[in-house]
Amino acid sequence: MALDRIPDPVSGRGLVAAELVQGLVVRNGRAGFMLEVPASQAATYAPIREAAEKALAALPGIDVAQVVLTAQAAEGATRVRRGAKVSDDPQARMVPPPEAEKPAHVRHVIAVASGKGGVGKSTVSTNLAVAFAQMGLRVGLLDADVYGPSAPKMMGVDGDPLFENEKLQPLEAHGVKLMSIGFIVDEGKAMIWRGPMASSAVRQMIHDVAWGSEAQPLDVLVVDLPPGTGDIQLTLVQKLRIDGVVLVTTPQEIALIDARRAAVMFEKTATPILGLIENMAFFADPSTGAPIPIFGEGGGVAEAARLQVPLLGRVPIEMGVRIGGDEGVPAVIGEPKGQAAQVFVAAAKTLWDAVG
Ligand SMILES: Nc1ncnc2c1ncn2[C@@H]1O[C@H](COP(=O)(O)OP(=O)(O)OP(=O)(O)O)[C@@H](O)[C@H]1O
Repeated sequence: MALDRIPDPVSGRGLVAAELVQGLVVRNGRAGFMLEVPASQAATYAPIREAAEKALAALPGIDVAQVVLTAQAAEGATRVRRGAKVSDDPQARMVPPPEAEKPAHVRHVIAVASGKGGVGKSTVSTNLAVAFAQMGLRVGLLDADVYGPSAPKMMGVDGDPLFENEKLQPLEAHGVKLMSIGFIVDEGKAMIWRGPMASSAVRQMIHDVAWGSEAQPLDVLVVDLPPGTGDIQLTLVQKLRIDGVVLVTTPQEIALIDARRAAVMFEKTATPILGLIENMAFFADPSTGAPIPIFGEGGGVAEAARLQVPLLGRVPIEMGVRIGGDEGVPAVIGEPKGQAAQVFVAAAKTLWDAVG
């Protein structure tokens, strides 16, 4: 087959014979697969990925070809490996800060972080939360982005949470329990909050909310962290016992530098990094479907390899994702057949395998 005519630079065998081709799909004029390579060799394989994509695209009947380079973390890496449970991970066994606690009746906490604002952290958080709910899990979403709470809008809910039995009752949307500072103060006012005030508001949203009950604990709480690596983020990772964090970046250099800074913060607080999501990875040409790398190419893949964490997915720029965010219907519900939605669903499954 065409792919076997491309030699693996390491073994010298064809790509298929070298077992580098994973999940090959050929459907409706589209063809694609994942080229799974060792993390340390991701850069070596970048030209191979391109050659494989061209070879697929040249096949009769194929209009669109896409090959995604995914890096396996090296043996002995300290982060969570594909298929490994957090509890198997040496980094996870490092002692978290002594004051770190889980909210009552919450089994797992997954935080979503970015170094830079506007890379799609809230879009990823909301879609992951809804994808978890679609898997039948009991899910909460804590919008801890006190400087720009966007989850209420993206989930299509507004209102005042009730205070009952000394706890705030989260609002609910698309099968997800939701709490956001946006329910409590105007978006504009939240923006001017400063360190201690913001930190105490976040602590309250973690511990004074009825996320679950003895009989019905939450399976997973997704926490949308504020962008960056300031005081509030540090307070959160110190006070909240987080099973692991998902880093969101675009392929752009500036976002990657900031993502790296965030990764260092998580390393210092012994918070395992579950993987990286490259958002706005490309835009599919409307007439040909060919990926147009608007924010650059390969950055997220290379960064996941550098950090030795799984690449959880490459989310394309899709109009439906933006509209879904504006209209309060996340893409996994509004555009479930879209490529972006499918990436979110697959990432949610990988994450649940890692922590669940
Ligand atoms: N894959 C995508 N395709 C199209 N639009 C997207 C995509 N990801 C995010 N967007 C849009 O980009 C904008 C910024 O996204 P979002 O609010 O999720 O970023 P953020 O990182 O949470 O920002 P901030 O940190 O400033 O809160 C939103 O309008 C959102 O709908």
